[in-house]
Amino acid sequence: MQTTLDTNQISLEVYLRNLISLSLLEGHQVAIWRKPKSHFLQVLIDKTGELKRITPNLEELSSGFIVHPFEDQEDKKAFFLTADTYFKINLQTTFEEQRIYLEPISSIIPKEKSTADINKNFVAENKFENERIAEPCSKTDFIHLVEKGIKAVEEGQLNKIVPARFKKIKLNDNFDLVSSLKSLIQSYPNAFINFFHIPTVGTWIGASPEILIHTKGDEFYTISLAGTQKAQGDNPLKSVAWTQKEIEEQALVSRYIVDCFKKIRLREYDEYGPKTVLAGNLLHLRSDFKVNMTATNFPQLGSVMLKLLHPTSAVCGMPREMAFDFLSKNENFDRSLFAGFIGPVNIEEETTIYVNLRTARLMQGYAILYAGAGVTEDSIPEKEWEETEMKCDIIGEHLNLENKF
Ligand SMILES: C=C(O[C@H]1C=CC=C(C(=O)O)[C@@H]1O)C(=O)O
Repeated sequence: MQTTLDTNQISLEVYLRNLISLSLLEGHQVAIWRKPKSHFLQVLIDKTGELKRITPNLEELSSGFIVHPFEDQEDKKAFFLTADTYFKINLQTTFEEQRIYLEPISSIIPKEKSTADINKNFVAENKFENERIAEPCSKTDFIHLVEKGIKAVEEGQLNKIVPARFKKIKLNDNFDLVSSLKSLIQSYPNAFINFFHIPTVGTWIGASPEILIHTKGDEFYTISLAGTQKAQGDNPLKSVAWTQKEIEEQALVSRYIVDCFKKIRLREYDEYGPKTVLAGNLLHLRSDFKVNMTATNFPQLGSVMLKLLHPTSAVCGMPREMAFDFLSKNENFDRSLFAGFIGPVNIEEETTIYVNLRTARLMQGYAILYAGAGVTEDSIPEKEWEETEMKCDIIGEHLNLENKF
């Protein structure tokens, strides 16, 4: 996507760099995102200094940004950034043309403070309370985990399982967050490009391909996304062929959604697809589901489905509880916010929550990349490893990477 960020409008980059650095220095919570196919960068700053945890009753929440880990918390709550400051940057007009609409940098930091630290590397070393930090799993260990998953499916304990892994990547001394964001925005026009920072919780950057819940007016929308292969040739969307394994893997995610509708006796929904979609340089199969919340008399469908859907069988497995137990016992790390959900709530009368995929957690001097792969009876372990490598690269390639640890 051609934006003013790639022309010589350097002032927009400088503005963003200063805004983010100072917000983080000041201990504010920040969320910045660009929705798929949009040319607006949306910026939200929570200056309350308060770590807020809320029950995700979406319809009752003020405008903000929700962040929920993969694992349900005991109290079923999510983190929530309140939109004290919210504005949009048009990536197709110059900085000068819109500067009067943007948050003045001076409002971020109290006057008496110096801005000398502005270029300091601001990524905080932060982790969840009680978080288990493990060493990255080796290729052999991951393959072993996939084999275990295949066995559990063959034995009939599970229909599908999505094992994941993480890897640590060193960041260059000159790692620059705004350059990474710019590169993601330009490279992935169909993704939800996001950055968020919650002191003591984490700093993450990502390019998610997967909507979990979208509500606007009386429309509810969700998708089932699964099956992965590398986009190849001049017209990858047309020339692609899917194997039975991938078709089945995605059908299971669709079935999972339909089962959730059934649980609440919702019968009137439209289902479209599956069709092939491009996410970065990867292809997936996607089906779309739409519900009219007024016609079906389900005004709170967004919250109800959020509770039922997460974690979907695109990131956990089927049946959900058994798949979750399998992962808790066999995946040797804490997924933290990976495969959780994130997104703007009640902003401009819309809520769009994404699965936190194709994402990296930024730490002091290094980043942690995460990826999982859908495993069924027909999975080939080596291929699942390669798939996680490709998924990690989607984000890793945009972080000015140096050598792996
Ligand atoms: C679990 C991930 O992707 C999910 C979404 C699309 C395709 C997937 C797959 O083909 O396995 C996964 O279910 C990930 O990106 O880490």
